[in-house]
Amino acid sequence: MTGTLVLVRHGQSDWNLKNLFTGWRDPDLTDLGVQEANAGGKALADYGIKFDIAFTSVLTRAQKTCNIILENVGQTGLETIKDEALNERDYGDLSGLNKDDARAKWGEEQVHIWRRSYDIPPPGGESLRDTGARVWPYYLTEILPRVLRGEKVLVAAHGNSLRSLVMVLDKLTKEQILNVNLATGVPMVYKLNADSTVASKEVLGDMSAAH
Ligand SMILES: O=C(O)[C@H](O)COP(=O)(O)O
Repeated sequence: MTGTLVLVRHGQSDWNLKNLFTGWRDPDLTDLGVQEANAGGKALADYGIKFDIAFTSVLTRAQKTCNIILENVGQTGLETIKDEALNERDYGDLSGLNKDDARAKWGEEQVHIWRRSYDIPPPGGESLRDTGARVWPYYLTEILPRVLRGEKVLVAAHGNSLRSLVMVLDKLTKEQILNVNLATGVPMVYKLNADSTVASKEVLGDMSAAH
């Protein structure tokens, strides 16, 4: 057994609440989002983890979630690396549009494909495969070596940047990833084997609350 990798999606953002496609836009957390980040942090404190380092994106909602979690585990100010490789999938021309308005315009099925499929990008944006093509190399070069050295690593990022990682870690097919949605503020605790495969995965919260 090596170190520990904790993945957590940011708490609810203003644009999650308003039901807007967000992508690389930069809304803040809502009050509920702050509560969710605190709940995730408390779950990690109860789990008893102390991190060696944290990673997050360059977007406010992920950075605030990261900070709130670190406060809860008593590690305010822990070294935290911010990189746009961990940003949300770029939603392209959909960014800022209401998700129900988009369904009314393009149909339920098309919007679901843009949101959840593996290789069909929204207009002007990134597919999950495109997102993975920047997240996965960053994971391999910056994050995984630390876990393999025995470190405990927090990654506070986004629904789709983390789905692209979960797809590979959990060995999910293109069909299986369609049905995966990550709940806000719920930590996933992975222990890895020395060959970087997953030894165990524990979800500290209710993933079925994902919307
Ligand atoms: O970018 C967004 O709009 C959300 O963070 C994730 O959106 P999704 O639920 O459509 O993947």
